[in-house]
Order: sequence, then C-alpha cells, then structure tokens
Amino acid sequence: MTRLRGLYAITAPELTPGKELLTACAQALAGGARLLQYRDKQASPALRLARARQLRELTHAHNALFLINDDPALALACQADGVHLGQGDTPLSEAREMLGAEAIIGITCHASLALAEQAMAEGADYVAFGRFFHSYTKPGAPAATVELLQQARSAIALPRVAIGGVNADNAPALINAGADMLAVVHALFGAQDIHAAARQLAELF
Ligand SMILES: Cc1ncc(COP(=O)(O)OP(=O)(O)O)c(N)n1
Ligand SMILES: Cc1ncsc1CCOP(=O)(O)O
Ligand SMILES: [Mg+2]
Repeated sequence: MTRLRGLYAITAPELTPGKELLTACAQALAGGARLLQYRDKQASPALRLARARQLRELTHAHNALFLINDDPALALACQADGVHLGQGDTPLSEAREMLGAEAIIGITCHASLALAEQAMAEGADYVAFGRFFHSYTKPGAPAATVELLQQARSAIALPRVAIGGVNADNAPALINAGADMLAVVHALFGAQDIHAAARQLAELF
C-alpha cells in the first residue's frame, strides 16, 4: 500500500486549545488519518518544538506519517517524516538539502498545473491543489476546481492532495477526480466527535 494515500489531518491548535491538541490528534489518528501535519502559525518556537516532539511520538504509535508545515528546521529537529512547503516558503531544493533524499516534501500548487509540473521536476514527493470549497481556516486561499484535479490525474505523476473546505459530503467528488489524499482541518478538528469525523473521511479510501 502506498504511503501517500488517505486522510491527511492538519492541526489547528486554535480549534483544540491548550493541551487538548494531543488528544485531538490522537482521536484523528485512531479514526484512520494516515498522515498528520503540524500547522501552527501562533505558538512560540519553544512550544512548537515541544508540540512537534509529542506529535512525532504519537504518529509513530499510530504508524502514521508526520509532516511539519512551513519549517524544515523544525522537521529536522523533531525527526518528522517531511515538510509541507507553500510557494512563499523555503525553496524545495534548500529543504531537500536539509532533510535528505528520504524526506517527504509536499508543495502547494494552488490551482496551477504549471506549478505542479515544476514541483515534480524539482523532486517533490506530492503536490497539493486547493482550496476546492469555502475554507474556514484559510478563506482567502486561491480557488481550484474539480476539473483541474481531473487534468492533474493524467498530467502529474505524483500523489495529489486536495485541500480547502473538504468534508465528508464533498470528499467523494475529489477522490473520484483523482485526489490521493484529502487534507482536512475544520471538518476534522472542528467536529464534535473528531474520531467519528476521521473515520467517516478515512473510510472513503
Ligand atoms: C497538504 C497541504 N496543502 C496545502 C497547504 C498550504 O500550504 P501554504 O500554501 O504554505 O499555506 P499555509 O498552510 O502555510 O498557510 C498545506 N499546509 N498543506
Ligand atoms: C492551509 C490551506 N491551504 C489552502 S486551504 C487551507 C486550509 C484548509 O483548512 P480547511 O479544511 O478548514 O478548509
Ligand atoms: Mg506555508
């Protein structure tokens, strides 16, 4: 079974305040998330390192992949499996040099096949398109269409992530259009029952 497939949970510490972050992530992983990304735009560097180390242990216990958003140095420090980079983040080549050939590096491509082709040529391990729907987490992210995902299926020979407003109702259309992973924040960590929400999304794969 390929490693880069399934539910990709992305943290939102503001939705799970204080020490509940670890519990919330444990519920998402127990519900079937195969990848977890630590995304935290607010905590101090020291708190981010402490949280990343805890989440690293937790993902090991669930045999899930662990990626860090934005920050290859933090990924290195906590021995994450990789990093997710946006177009304005550290260049892929620099992150690859820091983390090595085995690291998983994912790249945001918004709604652009050209960006995905570039990421592929530069050695990315997956590409991410979106946002596909209204996103509570990042409402201003550039919009992508399901048709783009269908085009990417034949044009981009890398695992493809769909992100942005993904929930259990709209997820099947994204999987049918060629999404290998569904990256979810609000429909997961904003749910009353995180475990049930994760299971519902994970069972679609
Ligand atoms: C899986 C995945 N896809 C896209 C993003 C967005 O990354 P980026 O464009 O760098 O935006 P921020 O997340 O940093 O606000 C992501 N984090 N993960
Ligand atoms: C980080 C990011 N990039 C594009 S949309 C998005 C947020 C996804 O969160 P949600 O699942 O709550 O829409
Ligand atoms: Mg980023």
